[in-house]
Parts: sequence; structure tokens; C-alpha cells
Amino acid sequence: MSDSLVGHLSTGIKINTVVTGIAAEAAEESATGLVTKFDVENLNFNYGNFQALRNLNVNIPSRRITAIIGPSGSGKTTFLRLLNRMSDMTLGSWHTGEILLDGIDIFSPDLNVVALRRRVGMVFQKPNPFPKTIYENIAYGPRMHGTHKKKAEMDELVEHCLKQAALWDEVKDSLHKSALALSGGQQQRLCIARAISVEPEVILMDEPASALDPISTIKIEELMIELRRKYTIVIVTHNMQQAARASDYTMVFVMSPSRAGEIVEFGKTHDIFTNPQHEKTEQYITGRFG
Ligand SMILES: Nc1ncnc2c1ncn2[C@@H]1O[C@H](COP(=O)(O)OP(=O)(O)OP(=O)(O)O)[C@@H](O)[C@H]1O
Repeated sequence: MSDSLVGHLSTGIKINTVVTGIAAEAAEESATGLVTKFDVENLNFNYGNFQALRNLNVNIPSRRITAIIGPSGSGKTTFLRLLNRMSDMTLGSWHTGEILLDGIDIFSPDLNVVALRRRVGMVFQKPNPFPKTIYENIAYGPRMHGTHKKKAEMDELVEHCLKQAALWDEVKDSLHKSALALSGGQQQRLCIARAISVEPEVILMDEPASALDPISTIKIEELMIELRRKYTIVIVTHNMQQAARASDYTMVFVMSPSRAGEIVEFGKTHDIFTNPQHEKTEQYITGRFG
């Protein structure tokens, strides 16, 4: 955990990012010990006639944080939304290829999409608590799914989720006050607590800290690192420092000449930031495009 190094690329450019913490820890782990959560095979995705993603092939490891980085418009959010079929909501969109979750095709006609989204939760860029109390924000999902029926069980679950989201101490005396009265950073941690309340296996995060101040951002990153042994986390971020600090693996998207998003490189975050294999990765992380 204490490993700390600054990357120098083959060109001699110094990457202005310190690769520490979990990225350094992941660099030590052997790829053979990893279990795959998602297998993405020959995935293409279109919004009508526009091809937004082309020929994606990647395995996302279980119980690790995978960061998705890349220039604006390269398809990062589109890809993230495919992982729990939020993409179904866009009329006129279609895909070819497969995404397997624990070996099961998520696009199978037999698959229950509500059950999929329970397994694969999502936290959005802008905190979006329900206009209800803090307690009700957490209790809503479990109640919908019919779990934790007794009040004592629900109380315990609410406390557990808020503790996991590192929010309990700040809100334990105001559980029945409106969630909208919380700060932006607290609201985002509440949204993470809400996502956890239905016991997902995966949490997708779309720039979860981009609307937050630096202290709240660090709290969200610490929280992700805390949660990663239990959940598979996939996060889209524009923040290179954040990807380097708070992810184990990094996936780099770029845009082809026709503007379709492609994965140019995927690997351990430590390797991507210190020894990128592709010129476009190097250009992107050193700020020369995107
Ligand atoms: N609902 C939609 N209908 C049509 N085109 C869309 C839709 N959503 C996204 N696109 C297009 O798909 C491409 C990829 O968009 P996407 O939002 O996935 O990129 P991104 O890498 O997440 O971008 P950013 O970093 O700016 O958030 C872009 O060209 C975008 O204009």
C-alpha cells in the first residue's frame, strides 16, 4: 500500500500523477487469481444510424474498481449504461455482441431486467436522492423488493447502509429529516447507501464526484476503496488523478475516425499510468488530447 511512484513514459514525459494505494497494490496481484464479473464480447452499440461503440472485447474483474477514462464523446457513459441495460431506455438504440454477467447473457429475452438492476446498481453524476427522508431513501428499495419487513430489521439495515457509506455519524440524529437538506457530498454518499441497500453485486458510478468539492471527492474515493472488497465497482471519470488514486484497473476509450468509441487499452491502473502500451493512452493521460 505504501508503494508510491511517479510515471515516466518512454518519451520521457513525466506523468503528473502519483500512482499509489490500491493501484500499487493491484499491480502486485496476479491476473490468474482474478474472477471475471463481466465478459464483454464483440460488443457494438448504435443510437439509430450512429455507431457509438465498436467491437468492444474486455473482461471486468470481480471485486475490484475499474475506471473508465477517455475523451468526451468516446462512449464511456454509453458503455456503463449497457452494463445494467439502462440503455434499453433510449429509443432507437440497438446492439450486437454479448455482455455476460457471471457467465449469463444480460440481453437474453428470459432475463428479468428488474433483477439485473438489483444486482447491478448505479450512482449518477448528479446526486439524486428521492424527495423523502434520509431513512426513506434507504428503506425504499428493500421495501419494494419485500425484504426487511419488520421495523427493527429495516432500522438495522438503514444504519448498516449509512455506516457502509460513511454517513451514519453525520446523519444519525436526523434520519427523519429531508434528504434534500443534506450537502451535495452527503447526498451522493446517501445515493451510494441507497444503492447498497438492495445488496447489489456491482455498483456503476458515472462521474460520481464531478459535482462535488475536493473534500467530498476524497470521501467518495475513500468510500469506493472501502467497498471494493465486497462489490465490483465500475466508475467513469474525467479525473486522471482519481483514476490513478482510486482504481485497480483502467479501461481507456478513444474515438475512431467515424466517432465510434473503442477500447484502446485495458490493464492494471499502475501499468496504464506508468507504462502505457498505446500511443493514444499516453497522449490522453498526459493531456495532449481529449
Ligand atoms: N441518447 C443519445 N442519442 C444519440 N446519440 C447519443 C445519445 N447519447 C449519447 N450519444 C452520442 O454517443 C456518443 C458517446 O456518448 P457518451 O455520452 O457515451 O460519451 P462519453 O465518453 O461518456 O462522453 P462525456 O465524457 O462527454 O460524458 C456521443 O457522440 C454522443 O453524442
